[in-house]
Amino acid sequence: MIIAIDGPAASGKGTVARALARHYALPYLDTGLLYRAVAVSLLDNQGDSSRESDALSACDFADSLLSDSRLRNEQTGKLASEISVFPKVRQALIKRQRDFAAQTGGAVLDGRDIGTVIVPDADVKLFITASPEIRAKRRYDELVKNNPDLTYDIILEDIKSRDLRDSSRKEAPLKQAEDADLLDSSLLGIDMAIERAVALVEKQLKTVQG
Ligand SMILES: Nc1ncnc2c1ncn2[C@@H]1O[C@H](COP(=O)(O)OP(=O)(O)OP(=O)(O)O)[C@@H](O)[C@H]1O
Ligand SMILES: Nc1ccn([C@@H]2O[C@H](COP(=O)(O)O)[C@@H](O)[C@H]2O)c(=O)n1
Repeated sequence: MIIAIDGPAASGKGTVARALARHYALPYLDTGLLYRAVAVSLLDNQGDSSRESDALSACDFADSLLSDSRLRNEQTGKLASEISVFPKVRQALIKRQRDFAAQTGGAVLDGRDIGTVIVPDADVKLFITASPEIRAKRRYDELVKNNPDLTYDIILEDIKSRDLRDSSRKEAPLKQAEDADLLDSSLLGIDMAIERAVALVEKQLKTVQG
């Protein structure tokens, strides 16, 4: 079974995707990490983020970069969003994501274009969202422990500009697939959001199995 989960930054899609992966004993891939790794690799190469050719060279990163702590910070998220507009960068990362999805038994993947581009024939598709203000609060609470200079307003601004860039780009924009169920977690705690997600997966599986 392949479960495709999409949604905007800090919507809680990773939290739900990890829980579904545990629930159904499936491997999980956070595809945002791949774009974040390209961003950090670009910085390490002293590349120019406005040049597609520099960003493409940065796609050739070592797997060990995926566990680099720099991937988690907000500047990296912003740079990842900037380089993810380049068609050649998206193309360079497709095979890795599709190979992961195609493994025996299936997988859970989350990102921006999983249900629309990477695995459009996924068995289950969810689009997870929450208001920008709620997402900013959650991300602020998560990051402020390691970065006391961070402010809620900076995070909210970043989230809004990332939403706009991710959903308005030409190549594989962030959008809900027509056959995805919407899960708005704005007013849900983590446990309730996971419970709703499991219910939606079960509903979609019943529809597929007739
Ligand atoms: N329903 C929820 N209620 C409260 N907090 C939540 C909820 N879902 C997730 N969170 C928290 O919000 C933060 C962002 O969640 P998460 O990392 O799952 O989002 P994401 O969509 O995968 O983010 P990104 O793709 O931008 O990395 C985390 O600190 C997580 O613990
Ligand atoms: N399938 C995807 C996943 C991510 N992106 C871009 O990467 C940025 C960082 O992603 P996070 O999920 O870690 O926040 C994101 O803002 C997207 O621009 C993507 O394009 N496609």
